[in-house]
Amino acid sequence: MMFIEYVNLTYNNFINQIKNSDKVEIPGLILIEDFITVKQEKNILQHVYSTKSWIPVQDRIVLHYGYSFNYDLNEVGTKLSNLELPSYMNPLLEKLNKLFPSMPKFEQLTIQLYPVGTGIPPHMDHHSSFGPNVIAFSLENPVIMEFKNLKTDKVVNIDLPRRSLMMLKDDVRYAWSHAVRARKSDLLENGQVRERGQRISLTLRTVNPDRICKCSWPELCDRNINSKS
Ligand SMILES: O=C(O)CCC(=O)C(=O)O
Ligand SMILES: [Fe+2]
Repeated sequence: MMFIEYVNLTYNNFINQIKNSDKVEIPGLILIEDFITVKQEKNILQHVYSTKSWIPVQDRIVLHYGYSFNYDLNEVGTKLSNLELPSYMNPLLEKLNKLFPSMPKFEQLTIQLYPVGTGIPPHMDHHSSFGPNVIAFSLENPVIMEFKNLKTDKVVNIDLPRRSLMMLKDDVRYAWSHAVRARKSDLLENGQVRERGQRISLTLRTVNPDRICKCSWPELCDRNINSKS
């Protein structure tokens, strides 16, 4: 495995199964396969697909809960009147709380629907707006995410399986960009070409109350530079 912490989650024994790989390539990246059960995925997708309030962003469509998102500035937007995250998220939030009990409550959920052939340009999630842990779940179809170390320009592709959790913290949160390239297929590590399918992602973030980032990468941080992508 290419990433620092690879977690294979089973229901009986979550925490003990966290393994540290020797091949440290993307510090701070955690991937947990099968975090979401088949049944939970089905329920979430049913709710997501019955929602009518989608907003178009580039070639994808998005939904926001808790806070809106300012795509012009790449920052957190305004507090939404209903601050509660949708109740279909509860099983995932409860599981997260068991695995990472000291992690603060997530306040913002972005749901994105990526039609085949679409993606998201390289970016870092805004340092000053959002907290140190960003989580993204992949539903319906897998995708290759491209990570780039902004100091060395090293690029690493990671396959995000369907029903997995990805967490970005530390280096990968603050000093690497991530992107989903807009294309119709992905080249896998084993040389196989995998056709893309429509993908739903659920991104969870905390919001920095004072909108101030105190990360250890001042030269890459939007507190010093404009991060608009
Ligand atoms: O689609 C994803 O999994 C990630 C989306 C993302 O990077 C973002 O919303 O900032
Ligand atoms: Fe992101």
